[in-house]
Amino acid sequence: MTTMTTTTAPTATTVLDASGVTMRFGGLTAVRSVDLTVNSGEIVGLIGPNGAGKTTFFNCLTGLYVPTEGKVEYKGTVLPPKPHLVTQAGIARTFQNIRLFANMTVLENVLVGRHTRTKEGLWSALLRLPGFKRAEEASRERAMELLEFTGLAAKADHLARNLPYGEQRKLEIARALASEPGLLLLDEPTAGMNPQETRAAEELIFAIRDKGIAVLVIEHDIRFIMNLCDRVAVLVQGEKIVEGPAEVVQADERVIAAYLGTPFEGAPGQEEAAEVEAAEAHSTTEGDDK
Ligand SMILES: Nc1ncnc2c1ncn2[C@@H]1O[C@H](COP(=O)(O)OP(=O)(O)OP(=O)(O)O)[C@@H](O)[C@H]1O
Repeated sequence: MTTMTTTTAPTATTVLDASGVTMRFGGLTAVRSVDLTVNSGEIVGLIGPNGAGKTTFFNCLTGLYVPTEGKVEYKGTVLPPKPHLVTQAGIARTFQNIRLFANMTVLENVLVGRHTRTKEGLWSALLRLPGFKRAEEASRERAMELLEFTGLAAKADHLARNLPYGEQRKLEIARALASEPGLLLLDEPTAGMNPQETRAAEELIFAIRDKGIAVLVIEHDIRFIMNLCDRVAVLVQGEKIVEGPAEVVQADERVIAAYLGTPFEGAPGQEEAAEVEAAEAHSTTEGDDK
């Protein structure tokens, strides 16, 4: 007897398609014509030195900012520039600085994250109609599943503020997952973590990807990002200078230069820097003449 195994090649669909995204604050261009796609089944990293425009770009994706130019599509539909509508569409995020409800329990924090997925209205909630009770029960069940998944179930009744730092970050992720996203945006998920917590975060992100949720992650920890991501994009002074598999990006001299602070050919702002240097040299020479 022969055993037939059919393997279906994964068909990568584009989950996020950001094109030509520019964000200006007055005279400052924080993000300059950035294109980025994230496909289903992918973990994509976004790196860059401080002030490169990473969080601003995230804010453009999630409706916190309306980009000055450009377009953001989620699964082929242009996103409305309102955070709650973006969440409803299927994009969830965590923030650089933890934003939990400190005096609510771990479970309650996750339940808050479910509000975009519960259909029961205000009256139903106030009058505690049967539909509301059923929805509430289903929400609690789902929230507990997510706490199991993130390893926090045993602490469901603890106040969020009493969790150790690494677990607070996990809880943020559990809360983001509660909106049942197709794409999860993580803004520096390992900031402030010790090496064990960082390793646990890495495993959790792989597990999230394995559940079919695409991930876009901003991180300063280069080793973490290179280990984690299928693809990495590098922002420098608001521009995407390189994008590719981790090993390619890691070896790119423009990326090395951006991190080590050495100017490189074609770097944004290089021309201006050269002009300043020339002007300085000129004024020094003039000074020498006197
Ligand atoms: N709301 C705002 N108004 C004016 N300027 C802003 C605003 N938000 C960000 N910027 C500026 O835009 C640039 C990019 O900032 P952003 O926070 O996006 O960088 P980043 O890459 O996330 O930095 P970091 O890694 O330090 O978090 C910076 O020069 C910052 O000062």
